[in-house]
Amino acid sequence: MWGSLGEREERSAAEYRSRERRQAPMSEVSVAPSAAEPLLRVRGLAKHFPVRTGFRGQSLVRAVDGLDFDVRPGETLGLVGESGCGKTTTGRMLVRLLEPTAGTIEFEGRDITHAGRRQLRPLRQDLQIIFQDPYASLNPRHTVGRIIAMPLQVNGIEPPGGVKARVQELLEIVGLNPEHYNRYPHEFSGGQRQRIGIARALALRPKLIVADEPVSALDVSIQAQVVNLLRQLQRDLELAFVFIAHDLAVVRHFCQRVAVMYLGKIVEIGDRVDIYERPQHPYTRALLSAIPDVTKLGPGGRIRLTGDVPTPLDPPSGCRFRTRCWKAQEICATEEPALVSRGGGQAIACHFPESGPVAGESGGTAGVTVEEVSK
Ligand SMILES: Nc1ncnc2c1ncn2[C@@H]1O[C@H](COP(=O)(O)OP(=O)(O)OP(=O)(O)O)[C@@H](O)[C@H]1O
Repeated sequence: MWGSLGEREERSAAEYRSRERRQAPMSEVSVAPSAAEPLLRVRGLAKHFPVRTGFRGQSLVRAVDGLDFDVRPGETLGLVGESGCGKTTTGRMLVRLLEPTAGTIEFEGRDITHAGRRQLRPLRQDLQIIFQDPYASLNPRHTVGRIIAMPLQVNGIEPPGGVKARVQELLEIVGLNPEHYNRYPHEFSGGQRQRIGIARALALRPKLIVADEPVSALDVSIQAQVVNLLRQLQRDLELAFVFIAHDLAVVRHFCQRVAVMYLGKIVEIGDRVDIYERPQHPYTRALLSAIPDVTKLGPGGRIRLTGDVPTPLDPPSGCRFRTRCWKAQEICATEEPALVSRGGGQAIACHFPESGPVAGESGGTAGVTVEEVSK
């Protein structure tokens, strides 16, 4: 299912990359930061939305509540978690479509947290976003040529061979027929429309793309094709990605590092292998056990989390996951665990970390069912 791209796409992407290098004027070629230096550095990032409650009352939705993470050049970081945990809000802050309430965002060492419109202009070239819904994110009245050319025109960029040639080249890179330049979005399938969105994101040769659930609106068979395309582009163009998804199976195929979010916080972040094979946080373990084909969880069972995620208007004290955690005890309500370094990443210093089998364990307080499953 996750096979390689078609020959034409592979060739196109490789040609694009070499052409990009030849064509880029010297002034546009920025010095790549050293491998040790993050492209993106996020510290204490928070977004609290004020909302009306009751009669003249106001409260804060703590959608994102203090995130720390880095993304290195060419790296893919997956941001996963259940619906409502703050993934989209995070992604929109990273590309500055939303103003953060607190914290800092640095891109290549520059603080862009509160960058104004003028400062954002060059940044828009380096930082792009692909939206979840290919149906809603393309203007139905514009041809694909115009849609893909838009970022070039808005930024006043005249590619060496002209805009049309550039757009056709981008269409080819994403595996679409360059002859379809004058067609409208409704003439394309869902997967093809997402390819158009990807071509638009690539138009300015970004260094980092925030992909917000880029395949979740697509049929499963098409999802694989689009993820393979992104993977190929990531390798060939050395792009960094923040890949937002609730589907851990997709993230496993695409991301080198993974951050697991719960109620506006990261509970565990680390290399893919650590997260998928040696999860330490009970929530990570529960999410992983929901993947139907997971085979490398070690001993244990399937964990079915029940009950709703608590409201971000009034998150639980201490560990936010405690109201659904089968291991929770008194200390979890009073002491918030911190993220601590672990191998290539960080895990939350859970008071009762995952270390062995969970099947058959009893105790805990919350709405969780631990089922034995045969391996
Ligand atoms: N403009 C807003 N005003 C008030 N609350 C908001 C606003 N935008 C998002 N929220 C709330 O912030 C929380 C996080 O939302 P967000 O969309 O970031 O989550 P998510 O993890 O991306 O979810 P999904 O996977 O469903 O898109 C949710 O409780 C949501 O209702």
